[in-house]
Amino acid sequence: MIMSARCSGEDNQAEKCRGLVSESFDLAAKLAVCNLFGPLKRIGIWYLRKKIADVPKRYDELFENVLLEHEEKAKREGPNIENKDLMDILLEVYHDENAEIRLTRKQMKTFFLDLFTGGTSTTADAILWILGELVNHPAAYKKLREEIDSVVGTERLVDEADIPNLPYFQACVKEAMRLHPPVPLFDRVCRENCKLAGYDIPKGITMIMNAYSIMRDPKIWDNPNDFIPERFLKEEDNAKGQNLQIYVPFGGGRRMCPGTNMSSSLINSSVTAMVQCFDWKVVGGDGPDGSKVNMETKAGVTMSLDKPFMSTPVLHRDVFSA
Ligand code: HEM
Repeated sequence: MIMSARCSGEDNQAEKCRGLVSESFDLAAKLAVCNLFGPLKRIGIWYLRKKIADVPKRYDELFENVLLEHEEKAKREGPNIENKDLMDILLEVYHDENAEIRLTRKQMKTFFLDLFTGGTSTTADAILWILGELVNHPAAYKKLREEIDSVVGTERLVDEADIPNLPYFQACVKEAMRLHPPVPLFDRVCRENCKLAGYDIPKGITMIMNAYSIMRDPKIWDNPNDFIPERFLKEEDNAKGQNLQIYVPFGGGRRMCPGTNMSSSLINSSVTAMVQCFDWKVVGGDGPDGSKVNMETKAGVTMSLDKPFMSTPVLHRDVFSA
């Protein structure tokens, strides 16, 4: 997606990157557990030292290869490369001696590392959770399809400009993200001694925010464990959905997820197209006839479905060739 498909080794690079992303999440989870043991965390870090050194080195090699492939392509094709991707554009700035801001190779690699670790599995997980909830709630699925048909018609796919006119769709996305935040925990280091909910928190302490619990707190949400998109159509709950103290799938404050808009536009285009065009026949799922998506969560630092979401898409409407 980001470094488009024109590099020769693209599939291989993407596969390597996916593997590395999941290894680094695994490592991050282990390091987070080590942190719980205070000064004894050093033992855990010592135990993980090989991985701690190895993962960044492998990322560096991977991105160096991708950079080299893009540089070779730029040499071959000259300044007028067709369909430039983000990496091509950054490389132009990198090689431009007159550029206002000079980029280093390390900065470019770090930027892509952020995009990959922050932006790939999170968005994919969100799409699966949203579609899973919709498939498991056929009445919501039907209502959403009717909304799309009435606003967009049956001749074209939904585009970004339609989203403000699809309140039920927005409510479904919000509700699924409330129940299944792909990043359920995030942290902050306290810069000063402070008091929080009656507890004294010393400076330097790492605080973990539990977005999952906050967004299922029965003191805040009625029937907190149920998928009820309609709640976000009510003024009171819709206001809760804009309140960054209680609705936090993307975190909040100055370290809030910078990829919110990008992931929303991916979620919007993919989920609406999947609902507009297909019915989903779940294979080997839950329930007496195996037709429900199993919504159990896999353990890890990000929140993914534990069991694969296996289903056959059955064409409902061929909007693509309309
Ligand atoms: C559904 C998809 C996504 C979810 C649920 C999500 C969620 C989050 C959360 C909860 C945080 C921590 C925020 C905080 O500490 O307050 C975060 C940080 C971050 N996200 Fe996302 N994210 C998503 C997609 C993306 C995308 C598409 C990108 C980039 C293309 C991205 C890049 C980042 C980065 C770089 C950070 C660290 C920001 C910082 O520390 O200043 N995320 N994300």
